[in-house]
Amino acid sequence: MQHEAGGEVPFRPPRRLRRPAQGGVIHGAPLVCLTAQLLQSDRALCGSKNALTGAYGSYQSFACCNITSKKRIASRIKSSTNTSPWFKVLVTFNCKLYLSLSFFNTKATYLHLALHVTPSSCLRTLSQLASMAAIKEESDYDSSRSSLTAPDSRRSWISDIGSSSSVSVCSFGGGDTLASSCRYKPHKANQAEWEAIRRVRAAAGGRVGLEHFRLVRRLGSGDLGNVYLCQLREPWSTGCLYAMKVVDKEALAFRKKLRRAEVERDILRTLDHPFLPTLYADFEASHYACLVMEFCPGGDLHVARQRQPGRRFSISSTRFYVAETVLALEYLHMMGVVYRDLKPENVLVRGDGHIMLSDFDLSLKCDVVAKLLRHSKPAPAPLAAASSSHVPSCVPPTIQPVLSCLFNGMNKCHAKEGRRGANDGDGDESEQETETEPEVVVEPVAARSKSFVGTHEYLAPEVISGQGHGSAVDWWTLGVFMYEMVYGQTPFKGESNEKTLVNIIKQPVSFPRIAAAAAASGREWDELQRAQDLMSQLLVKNPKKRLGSSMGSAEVKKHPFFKGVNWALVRSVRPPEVPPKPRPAPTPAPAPKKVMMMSKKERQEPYNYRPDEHFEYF
Ligand SMILES: Nc1ncnc2c1ncn2[C@@H]1O[C@H](COP(=O)(O)OP(=O)(O)OP(=O)(O)O)[C@@H](O)[C@H]1O
Repeated sequence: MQHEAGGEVPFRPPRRLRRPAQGGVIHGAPLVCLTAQLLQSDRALCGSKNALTGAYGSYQSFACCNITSKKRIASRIKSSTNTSPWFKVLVTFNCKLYLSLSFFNTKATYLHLALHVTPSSCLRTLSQLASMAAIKEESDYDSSRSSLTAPDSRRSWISDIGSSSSVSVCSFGGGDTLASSCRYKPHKANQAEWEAIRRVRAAAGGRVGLEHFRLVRRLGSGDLGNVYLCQLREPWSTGCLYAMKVVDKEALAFRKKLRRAEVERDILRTLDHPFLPTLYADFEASHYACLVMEFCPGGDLHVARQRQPGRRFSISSTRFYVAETVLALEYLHMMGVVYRDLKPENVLVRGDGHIMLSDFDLSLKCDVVAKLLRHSKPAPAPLAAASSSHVPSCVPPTIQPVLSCLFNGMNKCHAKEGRRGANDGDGDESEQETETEPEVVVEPVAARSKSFVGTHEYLAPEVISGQGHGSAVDWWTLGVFMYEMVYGQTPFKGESNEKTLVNIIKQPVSFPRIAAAAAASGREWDELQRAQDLMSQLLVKNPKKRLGSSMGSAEVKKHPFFKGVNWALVRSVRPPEVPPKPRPAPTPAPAPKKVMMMSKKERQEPYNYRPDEHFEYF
């Protein structure tokens, strides 16, 4: 019996995605043989019969085989079933191809079909379904689409990762990819952590894997997986601590979030910036994917804020953290990454007290093209005033995509120095400068995504309205972030998530009086005024009018709030707080090498997915 369209049918996932049954993987078999075998079998696996009878309203599982061409599979299935199944390759690993096949019945209800390419089959089921199915086009679907309904308001989430920008997608490949992905990190090249990894890699024939690490304790868990503090097993490397993010690919594939993990890994591989994570290695162990990153012993800024008087950061601390965040966002944008998940929880404090943005699974990777902007009229007053107030960065770029702002800064710097010789005062130079000098901007302003992604209180209006968003969302979230740092609360928080969203769309930004009065002491009062002005310009609802939306970070950096900030030297400034040095965990007595994985019994236990809880396999 089919369930009614629109009626809520409880979704009962397969208790655990199992690997193909004994003899299930048909090595080297051409698909035609495969389909023949499938057709001979009466037994449909994993609930596909149930799907047919309507017991499950929504169902998804995987087809698995060792044939790597999805087109070929599609055409074969088409010839067998006389229809075009709409399918999506979810992931390839262990030399197998995992597909998701989906059909719609006449009432437009999803009937995802479980298809394990094993001697057991569901192809007959597939044929029957196909006869009553309205086939949906592949392009309408994205495997990352999710039906989350009530996410925790402080938790990041995504409802649809579909985007018009080119999001890089590649499957998790097995084995260590250190050599290919993590070699060129000039900013961190001299770190002891790198050296230790290099030595281990050299000793292990170029490969780093889970067996080389000892997990010390769990640092935290998120939507995708757990993060562990770990050390290399070699006794000489005890001082080197790493954070290892471990995700269960099977569980993620089942939850349709594998792509998020892939995007995060791909982005991490490209990063090389003092305020962004260094990826030392990434590898797979069984069905786990592991990312070995820089460990931040200082916790996150959300926790750090709770320790501050009045649970708010002072203006000078806020300026420090916001300035470093601006530099990190600037770099990300130049690399074609829209971060989309800025919030204090994702800003970690490194051992030296400087920040590191973390958690890139909601980020958007897109193409970015340098633009040359020529100004025919002076910049708006506050910005013009600001541009005269500091010396721009003179640091040349160290990696390829970082083209513009820094070069631009260099030009300006030279130009300004030249003028300084003639006239030491700031005067009106900046206005002339904006008029005469072209600005090169590398900001992914053209990126467009319609994903509903982020954390409720941090969502930008254009994300909520679904009109498509680009890099301007990061400047909005910077405004919310700054507001929370200064006032200890976000600007649009309502009694419920829905109310929060309404407030974001409709309510103008206002600043609490009490906090303002508490901070009203001479210089801090002036600085608070400038902070409020910056926040107001970042929290402009129209993304086109928002500060940073057209000229990127260059606009933001010129704001008077940052007066006196030497952007090139921010990384050398003494941070407001430096966390105590973590003590390396004592090295345990040598034990037989054991890769931490689930026992056979654990693996065979039903997979019980509860969306509100973190999964823990370690
Ligand atoms: N490099 C690190 N150093 C120290 N702690 C870390 C590090 N990376 C992550 N953590 C801790 O692990 C927690 C989970 O990490 P992360 O946010 O990256 O996971 P996630 O699964 O992507 O989470 P989310 O649900 O936010 O997407 C963080 O809140 C943080 O406390």
